[in-house]
Amino acid sequence: METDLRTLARVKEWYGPHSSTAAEWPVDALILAKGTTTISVVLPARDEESTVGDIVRVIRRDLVERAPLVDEILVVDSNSTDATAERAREAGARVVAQNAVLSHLPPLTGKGEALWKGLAATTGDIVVYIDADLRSFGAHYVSGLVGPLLTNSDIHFVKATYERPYVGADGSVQPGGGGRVTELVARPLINLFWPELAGIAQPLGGEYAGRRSVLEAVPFVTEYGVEFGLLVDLLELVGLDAMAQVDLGYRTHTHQSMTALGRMAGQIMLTAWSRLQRQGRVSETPARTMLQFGLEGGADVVDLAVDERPPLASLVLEEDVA
Ligand SMILES: O=c1ccn([C@@H]2O[C@H](COP(=O)(O)OP(=O)(O)O)[C@@H](O)[C@H]2O)c(=O)[nH]1
Ligand SMILES: O=C(O)[C@@H](COP(=O)(O)O)O[C@H]1O[C@H](CO)[C@@H](O)[C@H](O)[C@H]1O
Repeated sequence: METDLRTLARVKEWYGPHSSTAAEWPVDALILAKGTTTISVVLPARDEESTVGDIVRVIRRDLVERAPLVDEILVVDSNSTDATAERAREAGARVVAQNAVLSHLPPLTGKGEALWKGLAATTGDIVVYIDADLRSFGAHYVSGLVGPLLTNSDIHFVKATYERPYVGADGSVQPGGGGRVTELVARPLINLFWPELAGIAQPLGGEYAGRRSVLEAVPFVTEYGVEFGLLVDLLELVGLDAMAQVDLGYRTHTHQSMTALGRMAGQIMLTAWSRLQRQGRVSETPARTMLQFGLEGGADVVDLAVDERPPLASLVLEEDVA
């Protein structure tokens, strides 16, 4: 109990000075603070033809043409089967196919692979990750996230926080109903094993920004383990005081099914477990499959396994040596 109280005091001490809102980071002030710092926005996109174009258009209009804050917009086409790449190009993004980046390496899968390839395919000093399925995107998502990084050299990583309603297929809105895996899996795991991170309200949120030097120094877990893995690994690398969070207001996106989120939850649990093993806190190696039951009866064994890419900097070093 004593430790818990100490940790909670630590989180409370961190929360105030490291939390802000998007409105505190007006674009004109950021342009002045930017100087020669370059900024890349990376959107991982798998079958997001209906939303990716609008997001790219807003970034281009508001943060490239009207105010030169963003230097590069990259959409990572993550094995899409729809017109994601075309919609993104039409809107003005550079598009790379996930498997075409560092193609001499055997391809891995999922969102974490898309983000790591996006880091490798861009050059910005600051990298901003924005999901491509957002329905509530505004330019303040990007300006809010880069604000602390452009104005405070002690900050290396910024996570978004927001209200996350669940929007049903019929358009019904359930306030606070979104972020199901965040609330049911990620935040409990964080509070049990990494309570220093408990002040980060949306640990799985897909909008965040970091200094390239730091993002290239940590591994990227594949699939949907990437956000959880980054938080734990960055806590170890740079510490809580190098992290900040910015309230972007409101986030709506395309929701996945409970079956898909069940797999996501399993991937995040395996990611957490792998970090506990690395930290010598658990020893057993868990199974990596799960039996899932379909709505129409029947059952499938699904593979929850996540892989991970090494820190990009280590790869570049090896290649230099080679
Ligand atoms: O293999 C994948 C899975 C997801 N994504 C992208 O990552 C973001 C978040 O994924 P998703 O919407 O599936 O997760 P959710 O937000 O529902 O948790 C979206 O832009 C997806 O298109 C991706 O690039 N590759
Ligand atoms: O936060 C969550 O619980 C999940 C699911 O959100 P919803 O319950 O569909 O609003 O969404 C996030 O989780 C993924 C895994 O970390 C991220 O990759 C997504 O960007 C994020 O939307």
